[in-house]
Amino acid sequence: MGGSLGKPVVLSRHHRISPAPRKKVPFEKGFSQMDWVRLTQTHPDLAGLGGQRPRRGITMEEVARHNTRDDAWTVLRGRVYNITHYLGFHPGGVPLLLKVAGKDGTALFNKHHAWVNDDFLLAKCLVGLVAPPSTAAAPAPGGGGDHAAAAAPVAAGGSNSSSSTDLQAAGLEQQRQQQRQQQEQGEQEEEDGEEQGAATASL
Ligand code: HEM
Repeated sequence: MGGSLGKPVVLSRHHRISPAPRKKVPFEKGFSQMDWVRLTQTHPDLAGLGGQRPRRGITMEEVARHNTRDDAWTVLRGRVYNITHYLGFHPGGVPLLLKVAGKDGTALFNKHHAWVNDDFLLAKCLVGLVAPPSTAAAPAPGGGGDHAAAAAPVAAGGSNSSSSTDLQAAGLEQQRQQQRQQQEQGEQEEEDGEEQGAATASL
């Protein structure tokens, strides 16, 4: 492709097509996407679960409390991720990623790069599933502290070595497929003109 090096493609003396400007931030040494993938394989607890399993029923109130550089959660298609450790690795820069800290980041994520495979990149950062809006406001049985009250464990009776598997068994796959289909339909309309090919296939 003529425009892959960022130079204008000269069609004739009077017509030039410039590639869309990239907003990628140059990574600091040790913060490439490969470095991140390596970290996901070696860091004991990127999600900050401290040995707990990913949970279901995490409220947006709880997500909203994790909105700082040192403690950042976000929600992508119903999944709650602890992105604290990923911040420095984000090719779009820390400030942009911090915009979705403590919030549902799905719309902004899709707006900038719906092609990015967050399931893969953030698999080890999964905190759990966000509560559906209807149940999010429901009072937790038994009272207790506000932190864990509304969040039920994701899996009941599973083996304690397979938290992610438990999540999938809990119907997550179905939910993801539906969301993917919707997302793909949306992308077709939204992404026209964007460079979809240069995806994370290289990651
Ligand atoms: C946890 C969520 C996110 C993940 C895992 C993520 C991951 C990535 C990855 C892998 C790239 C490189 C894409 C490529 O080379 O094609 C990227 C680039 C980028 N991201 Fe994100 N991102 C996230 C959220 C966001 C948000 C919320 C924003 C905006 C508010 C954003 C803005 C950008 C921008 C502007 C780029 C540079 C795109 C370009 O090359 O022009 N990202 N991100």
